[in-house]
Amino acid sequence: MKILNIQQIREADQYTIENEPIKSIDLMERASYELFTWITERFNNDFSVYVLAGSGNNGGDGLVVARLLSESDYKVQVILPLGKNGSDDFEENLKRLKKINTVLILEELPEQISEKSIIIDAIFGSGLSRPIEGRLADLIKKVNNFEANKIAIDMPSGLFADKASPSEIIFKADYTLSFQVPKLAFMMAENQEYIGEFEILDIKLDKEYINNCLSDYSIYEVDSVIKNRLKLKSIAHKGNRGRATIIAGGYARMGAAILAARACLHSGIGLISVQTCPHCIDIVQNQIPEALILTDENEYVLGSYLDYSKQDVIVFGPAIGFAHKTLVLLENLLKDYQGQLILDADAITLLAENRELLNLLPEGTILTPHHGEFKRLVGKYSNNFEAIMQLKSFCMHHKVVVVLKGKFSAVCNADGKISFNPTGNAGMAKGGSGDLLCGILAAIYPRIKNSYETAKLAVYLHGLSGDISKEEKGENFMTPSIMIEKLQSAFKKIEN
Ligand SMILES: NC(=O)C1=CN([C@@H]2O[C@H](COP(=O)(O)OP(=O)(O)OC[C@H]3O[C@@H](n4cnc5c(N)ncnc54)[C@H](OP(=O)(O)O)[C@@H]3O)[C@@H](O)[C@H]2O)[C@@H](O)CC1
Ligand SMILES: [K+]
Repeated sequence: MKILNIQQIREADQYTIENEPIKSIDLMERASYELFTWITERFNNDFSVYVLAGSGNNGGDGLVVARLLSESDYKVQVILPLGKNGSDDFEENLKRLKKINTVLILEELPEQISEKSIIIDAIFGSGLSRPIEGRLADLIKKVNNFEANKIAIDMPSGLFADKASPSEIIFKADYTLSFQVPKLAFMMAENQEYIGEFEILDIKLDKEYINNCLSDYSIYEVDSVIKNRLKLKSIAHKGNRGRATIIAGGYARMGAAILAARACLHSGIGLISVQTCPHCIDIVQNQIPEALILTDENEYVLGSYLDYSKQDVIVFGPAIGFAHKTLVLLENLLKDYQGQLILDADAITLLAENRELLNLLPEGTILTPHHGEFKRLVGKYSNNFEAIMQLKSFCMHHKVVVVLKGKFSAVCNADGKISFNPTGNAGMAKGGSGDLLCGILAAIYPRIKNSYETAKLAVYLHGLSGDISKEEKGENFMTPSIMIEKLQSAFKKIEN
């Protein structure tokens, strides 16, 4: 699903008005009817409704919702903190609201409201142009302390759609009901406490116009082309399911390698190999009898460059450490290995500390840093909008694919396009979870054969296995090993 900026959304709005054609006030009615439907499907009319309406078109939406809810016998009260003069459609809807007589227009929000209330934030939407101050700021702070159900129309007031929000005076919504397309701000970790859950309501802006809008940002959806590439011909040979090697861990640190190898195996790889120091061979063989062992010459750390000529893909990095021999192995892989490389964890720190290696990165290499590791590569940033800019320039400069892990993990291609991942949950933030992602990436690359498409799909499946685990075990009790077991269901879910 495409993410558009405010300028583009306004243009799509205008295009629809002129070409459908539809009057802007009727488009506001249509948008608000979607809001009304969403609300009435979830909250019955035992709930009292408070609508905070600004004086622009976001306020206009709020007034329409107030009227529609009142006509469905909800007790509705409206507060107009910016007064009664505003945009044409706002003023027209205020007239319509006054005619129905059942909605109370209050001067102030009461000091106390029952928990069985809904507060609808229609103060500012996409027209916010500066931080909220003064009496309005006091109102937002007061509302944020109420224990009611809070719904923001289009955007939580105070939040900017396309850039970092400089102030913390922002409506804290439980639900944000946004129109037609998601906004970039919804993808940023620091904004989640204000957005709550977001839903995109189809208000029937011109589909073709939106399809033709150019955007570097989107939310991932699995398409039929990828589903087909994932399918294997029925007479599959283990070779055409792909060969992957895991180079991870070391003496007393083989857990990461085992988790990655298992995830790879459970994601359909044909042949999995694990590079191990001689002391660890038994552990790997006991834990994954399916794995071939590639024996490293070194006793405690990995460092031997072995014969990888038949390997389609190599994962390098989880818990591998920072020994000089390991660094040399990484350098040799960057120089000589001809297949697909996936670099994670310590590999990324090694790159950050030996920056000349960055110039050796083969085109299309997949890197999977979390924010701490990514900052080592690109320097500090203070919010996720800045992170996204750094991500784009890093990928474009080095011609690589980076998965920046977090809530809505961002997968960036070498051309600067960014796809945000919608699956996953906080229960996945546990040691070992990232190792699984490496394994899934390695398993599906031989079938997808494109770094960016592989990364998007693998991150999606990783999150999906997390969501299935959460559903069955709960956020606290799900583990990476449980997620591995659920990979099969995750694959099934996308195949259907
Ligand atoms: N696009 C679509 O498809 C559709 C859009 N629709 C709806 O329209 C909404 C956008 O409406 P909008 O453009 O009128 O802007 P909105 O957010 O109501 O407020 C603008 C007003 O606020 C003012 N203002 C700004 N910041 C301020 C501050 N800090 N403190 C004080 N004042 C401040 C600003 O003043 P100015 O910056 O001009 O000085 C201006 O007067 C959109 O979110 C959606 O809900 C739907 O109805 C149908 C389809
Ligand atoms: K709003």
